[in-house]
Amino acid sequence: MIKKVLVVGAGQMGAGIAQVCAQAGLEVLLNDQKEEAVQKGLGSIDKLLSRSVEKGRITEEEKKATQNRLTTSTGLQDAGDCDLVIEAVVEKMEVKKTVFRELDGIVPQHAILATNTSSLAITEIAAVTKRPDQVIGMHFMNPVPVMKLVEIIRGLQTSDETFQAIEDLTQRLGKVPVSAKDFPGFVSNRILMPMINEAIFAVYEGVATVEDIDTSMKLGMNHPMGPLTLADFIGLDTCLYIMEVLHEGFADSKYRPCPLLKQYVQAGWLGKKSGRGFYNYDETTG
Ligand SMILES: CC(=O)CC(=O)SCCNC(=O)CCNC(=O)[C@H](O)C(C)(C)COP(=O)(O)OP(=O)(O)OC[C@H]1O[C@@H](n2cnc3c(N)ncnc32)[C@H](O)[C@@H]1OP(=O)(O)O
Ligand SMILES: NC(=O)C1=CN([C@@H]2O[C@H](COP(=O)(O)OP(=O)(O)OC[C@H]3O[C@@H](n4cnc5c(N)ncnc54)[C@H](OP(=O)(O)O)[C@@H]3O)[C@@H](O)[C@H]2O)C=CC1
Repeated sequence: MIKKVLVVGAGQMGAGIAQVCAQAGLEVLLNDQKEEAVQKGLGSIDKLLSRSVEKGRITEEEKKATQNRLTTSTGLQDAGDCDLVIEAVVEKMEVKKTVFRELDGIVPQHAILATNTSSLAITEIAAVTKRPDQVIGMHFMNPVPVMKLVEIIRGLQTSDETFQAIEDLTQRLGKVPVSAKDFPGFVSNRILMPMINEAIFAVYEGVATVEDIDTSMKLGMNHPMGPLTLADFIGLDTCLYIMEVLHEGFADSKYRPCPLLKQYVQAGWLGKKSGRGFYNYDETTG
């Protein structure tokens, strides 16, 4: 039974994952390299829990109890007594490999190492550890507290026990698991990201304005957010890295990232998290 979890990376996904785990009664360590990043993550959790109190979904006591189950960490050695680690750092293979290699030498023998990667090969990440059977993809959707889906991805060597433990945990978190094979982008991003990339091509080619492209998909297809708003929300860096994984992984030009997406990332326009993407965000609207 998984009781204690360390979440690596206190960005938008890591903070959300830490929140839902703590709300489900798990003891949680939220880890990032800098204390500042962890505090930012805790701040966003506090805001969302307060909103849930205001809305009457939880009581003030439940909020406090959740926060009491959350501790901060800035060193991976804190994973020494954890049953599970969920990694949510940047979508770069080399960074994830470094984190997994280090964690493998720290966590107890029984511990599972899960990655929230959006697109990268679980088998390749698992191969840097001495426990590839206990490595798995546990892909949450953004915003984590709201979205019901968790895509579970087995690497080539993932054991049935590991899969079962993660499927059980997903249900304990109140989420719905689906299973996907270890192909680039799995299911969700293989379908979603080419649509977002195509919307960016439509901007690049001047087919319509950013607003009109979003309105087309919102009102024409009943999507809750237009693709460009969604890209800003996900993070344009993450969108680009996923397209690169699809492009390289399938060696098919239909997945080529739009040059405009590359340029925005080069400019540091990463979407909502950096204050500018296809739209502008300031303190009041952000
Ligand atoms: C890239 C990957 O690897 C995979 C991915 O995650 S791809 C991204 C998947 N996510 C999506 O596609 C999200 C699409 N958008 C939506 O579903 C909706 O726009 C949304 C749920 C984000 C917001 O819903 P909305 O109806 O437009 O706005 P709003 O009424 O303000 O919010 C609905 C609820 O969500 C909550 N919410 C909105 N944004 C939130 C956030 N960033 N974090 C936490 N909660 C949030 C709100 O607090 C609100 O809850 P209550 O009012 O009940 O308290
Ligand atoms: N955004 C989304 O909609 C979704 C993203 N994902 C996946 O989740 C992961 C994280 O994405 P997201 O939360 O959006 O990204 P963010 O950029 O919001 O957060 C990433 C966090 O990880 C930190 N970090 C980077 N390297 C390390 C490290 N070696 N050790 C500890 N922390 C580190 C970063 O710190 P610093 O800023 O200092 O580098 C940052 O705080 C990615 O793999 C992404 O593909 C999955 C589903 C949805």
